[in-house]
Amino acid sequence: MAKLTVSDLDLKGKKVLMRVDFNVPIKDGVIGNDNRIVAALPTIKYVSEHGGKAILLSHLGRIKKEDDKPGLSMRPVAERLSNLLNKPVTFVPTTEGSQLEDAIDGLSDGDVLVMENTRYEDVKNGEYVKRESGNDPELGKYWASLGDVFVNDAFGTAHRSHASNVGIASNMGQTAAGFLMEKEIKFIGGAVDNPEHPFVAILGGAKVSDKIGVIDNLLAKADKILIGGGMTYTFYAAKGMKIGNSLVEKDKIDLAKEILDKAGDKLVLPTDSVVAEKFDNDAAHKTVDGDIPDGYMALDIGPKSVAEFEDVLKSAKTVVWNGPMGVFEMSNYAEGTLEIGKFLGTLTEAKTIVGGGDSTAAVQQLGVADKLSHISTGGGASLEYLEGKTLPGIAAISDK
Ligand SMILES: Nc1ncnc2c1ncn2[C@@H]1O[C@H](COP(=O)(O)OP(=O)(O)OP(=O)(O)O)[C@@H](O)[C@H]1O
Ligand SMILES: O=C(O)[C@H](O)COP(=O)(O)O
Ligand SMILES: [Mg+2]
Repeated sequence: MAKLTVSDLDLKGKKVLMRVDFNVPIKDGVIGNDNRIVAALPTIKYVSEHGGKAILLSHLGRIKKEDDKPGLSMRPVAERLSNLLNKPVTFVPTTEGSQLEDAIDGLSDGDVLVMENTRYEDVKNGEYVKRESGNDPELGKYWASLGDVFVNDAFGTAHRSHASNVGIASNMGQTAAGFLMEKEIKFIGGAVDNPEHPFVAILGGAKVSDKIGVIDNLLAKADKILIGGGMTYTFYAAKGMKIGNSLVEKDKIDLAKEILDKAGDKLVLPTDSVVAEKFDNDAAHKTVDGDIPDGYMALDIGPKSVAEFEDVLKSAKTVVWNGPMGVFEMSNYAEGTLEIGKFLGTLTEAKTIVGGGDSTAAVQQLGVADKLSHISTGGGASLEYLEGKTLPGIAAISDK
């Protein structure tokens, strides 16, 4: 059934709560890639041009202790948004209370406000209370009380059932999708509901425990699953190989074993890796086959693996990629990601979809983004969509 969208709403003079996914790569207050902000502009502009007062909520990174907060403030994001919109954006450095409420009361029609990172609510007085990430009912109710209507444009967060998406929606009469949400559902749905085969999924990155479970479900849908990046070494450990100091999720090793047994040759692991003595671009590094030597950590897939992956990809008709093949932020470990990205760009007969905050940053930074069919703002979200799961953020949007 069709979903209610922002264009179905009467916005004039309304306080429009908008959940966006501004979870962009950020380091020392500097935004690495603003694709997710740019992608939300059409809905923000639409709300503003139609006389709505846009009140934007987003998370940024993950906050588990007080110390995580300063580096994950929304302030630089609000500044970037202001530059992109070419108009002032009010930033409120808090997520609740009179400062926020007064700022909202002071908005004029067409104004845009960004509040502080919704995950600041996950840590209160030094305690990890997960009010946002645990969908605390009081928090969703409170945020809902700040607006008249709710627009959810955060496709990237649609796989989370958090206070700022599902919580607000359950306290609002109606929730509408934004244009980005609508576009993503159309594109990803079109490619993966009935994918053209061979269908190859590429899975890398660092969120091993989050995403390893996805593989199990993907086995039923994809013809091949290529594993790279930090995802690799939990599988190496499951095979009894040496992993040195590489990224590993110890409590997922058993699951990795089960997946390996079930997958047979559907799952393809890298056969060589670029290994370094430290997590540092300038550390001594080399390429090794198989086992990761003691004292080294694997930070990229090696050239043999790239060639083997390309051999699988060359006949693919649908490719979905989430998670970089290595620590592409450091030039010495960017090659695997670059080569795979470049190769996908040559597959003109295939639908090639890249999803994820860092994956998108990688293909854009490496200059291959415009050769791909679709760059999705969803990482985990696009994967779960791909698995055929109902995404709670989408389910909470009203039908037309
Ligand atoms: N071998 C590795 N060891 C450690 N980190 C790695 C390795 N390979 C890739 N990474 C890191 O993985 C990170 C990206 O993973 P992540 O799972 O967040 O992907 P994503 O595309 O951002 O998806 P999402 O949107 O779900 O976050 C990058 O910062 C990259 O440096
Ligand atoms: O980057 C993402 O996948 C989304 O913004 C969700 O972030 P999370 O994995 O920290 O919940
Ligand atoms: Mg990421």
